[in-house]
Amino acid sequence: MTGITLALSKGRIFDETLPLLAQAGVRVLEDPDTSRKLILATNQPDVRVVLVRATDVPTYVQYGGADLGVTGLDTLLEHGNQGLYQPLDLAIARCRMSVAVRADFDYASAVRQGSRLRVATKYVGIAREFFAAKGVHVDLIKLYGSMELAPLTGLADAIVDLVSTGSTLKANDLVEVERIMDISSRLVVNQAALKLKQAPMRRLIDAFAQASCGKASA
Ligand SMILES: Nc1ncnc2c1ncn2[C@@H]1O[C@H](COP(=O)(O)OP(=O)(O)OP(=O)(O)O)[C@@H](O)[C@H]1O
Ligand SMILES: O=P(O)(O)OC[C@H]1O[C@H](OP(=O)(O)OP(=O)(O)O)[C@H](O)[C@@H]1O
Repeated sequence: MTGITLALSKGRIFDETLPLLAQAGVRVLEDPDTSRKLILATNQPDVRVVLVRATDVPTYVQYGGADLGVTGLDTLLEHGNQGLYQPLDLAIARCRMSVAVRADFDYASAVRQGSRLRVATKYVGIAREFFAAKGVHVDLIKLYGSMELAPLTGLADAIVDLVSTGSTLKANDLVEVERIMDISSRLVVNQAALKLKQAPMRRLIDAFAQASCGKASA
């Protein structure tokens, strides 16, 4: 494959990357919401977009299924950095990783008393590291979605999940009790592709840098 393959996930990452691509002069020629195609051509004959699950973006880039990709810092930290070069914070899909509990659960006193907490999350790596650094003992329960349901059904005392507007927590009578870290999406690059296709890769990375600069402080 001589051209450049960019891995994106459908939804907010695709939607928020499009304007950055447009500023780089790259226009995706198909709409993933109406087409079932997984490989999308662009107006640049040597650039194509592949659509993968958000959690699969780092894997595609690591093993060379794509030369570069856009992925949330949450997903990247859970995946690990192996084989990936992370040159840019694109400052899109911004949110935070937080701990939340039922409004009637006294998290502060549970932590103070050294209670063992049951924590449900999709982000077990981030959660493990966070609670270990705090010296809080936790039993982690891995979930793949709808984390907010766990404290409401008695599955867990707390969740570690992404929060943006806070409306999902509010709608489910949960409260944010700790902010673990700020999250945004990153451009990740396959190291071998960067060496083998240096000029076109550099051009695209520089264009992303230009397009996203200013957003980071916005
Ligand atoms: N509410 C939100 N506001 C802003 N950014 C968010 C929000 N939720 C998630 N993100 C960011 O967008 C990325 C992609 O989220 P998206 O919901 O599209 O995929 P996902 O459902 O987490 O992934 P998968 O389908 O693989 O389970 C996340 O990894 C995170 O960095
Ligand atoms: O604080 P809020 O603005 O409510 O966003 C937080 C929600 O967004 C994410 O979910 P997901 O991507 O599945 O749902 P979404 O498409 O509704 O954001 C996350 O897992 C929360 O459930």
